[in-house]
Amino acid sequence: MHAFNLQPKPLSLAERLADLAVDALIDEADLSPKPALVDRRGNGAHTDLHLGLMHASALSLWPAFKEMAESAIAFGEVGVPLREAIGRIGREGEQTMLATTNGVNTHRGAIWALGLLVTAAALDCSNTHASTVTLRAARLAILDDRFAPRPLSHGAQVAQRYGARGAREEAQLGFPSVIQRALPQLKRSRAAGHGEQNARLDALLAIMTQLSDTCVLYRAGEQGLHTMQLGAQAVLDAGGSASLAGRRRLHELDEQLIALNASPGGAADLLAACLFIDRIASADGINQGAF
Ligand SMILES: CC(C)(COP(=O)(O)OP(=O)(O)OC[C@H]1O[C@@H](n2cnc3c(N)ncnc32)[C@H](O)[C@@H]1O)[C@@H](O)C(=O)NCCC(=O)NCCS
Ligand SMILES: Nc1ncnc2c1ncn2[C@@H]1O[C@H](COP(=O)(O)OP(=O)(O)OP(=O)(O)O)[C@@H](O)[C@H]1O
Repeated sequence: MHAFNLQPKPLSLAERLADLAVDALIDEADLSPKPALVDRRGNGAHTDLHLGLMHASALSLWPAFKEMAESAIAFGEVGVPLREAIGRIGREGEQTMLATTNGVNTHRGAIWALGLLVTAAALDCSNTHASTVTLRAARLAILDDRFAPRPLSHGAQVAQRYGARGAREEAQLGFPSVIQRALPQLKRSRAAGHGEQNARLDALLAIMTQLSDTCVLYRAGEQGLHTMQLGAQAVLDAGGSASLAGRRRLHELDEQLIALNASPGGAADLLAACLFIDRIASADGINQGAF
């Protein structure tokens, strides 16, 4: 007699990386109170986004992340063929996202950042140190994709107007906001016993202190960007989101940014990237299935 095998089939490496990328997006969306962003409390500065949409969008991207990781394993090295493969998958993922959200941009920047990082991690899962994975992602990001359209995106418009560096340059430089700001702050706040949610908020604020967030520049110009950067620094200087003084500054910043319609969507994407990197770098998890 044959017994049914009720053991779940172990997930492939590509499936586990896709799970981690989606988890990072959901953790970012759920984190509260984030200044002017969609979170558990509400829609921040957005009229067309809400938490349910962010979750549905994150889940819809799972097949794209899995396919990017599978491409990395198939091609086996950084090069134009892999760059063009993930460019195509990323664009298809964007279409799936837009079909899921009825045309609203929920995760465009996140597909780019996490797509590159998932691909970079899958290329060599025996070495998933933060700086190694981000460097590999940067080597992919600087390669030209012949098939990428060059629309006059919001990012391209503010690059022309203010000379700002956007999502593309952040990746090409190896995600300095993640490596130099978010991860060190996440670790410092955890070590200080501030609790995981406050540590993640502090990591987001650390990104916001320096980033030229093209979402903010497009929506609120340089005044919006300065308000974001100085306000985020003020929260950290006051003791961070775990302190009463920092918490007050955080709520002030939330109100100021909403009044300016300045949503730091790029910083939010980079927080998701930070949470993904933190997971794969700390657990030795890709090989062990420890996450
Ligand atoms: C590079 C991308 C993000 C386009 O950037 P661009 O600035 O032109 O576009 P757009 O203004 O529409 O969106 C950029 C998004 O990035 C995020 N962002 C904004 N500022 C920043 C910043 N300084 N750093 C990082 N992310 C940022 C925001 O979420 C924003 O919505 C990307 O969509 C792209 O070119 N895709 C082509 C398809 C492709 O190659 N995909 C590869 C998948 S791995
Ligand atoms: N929690 C979040 N709340 C809001 N935006 C987020 C959040 N997480 C990530 N983002 C990012 O912010 C971007 C959305 O910002 P925005 O609405 O300004 O986009 P846009 O398409 O440039 O502008 P518009 O909505 O005016 O057309 C997305 O690319 C998304 O990746």
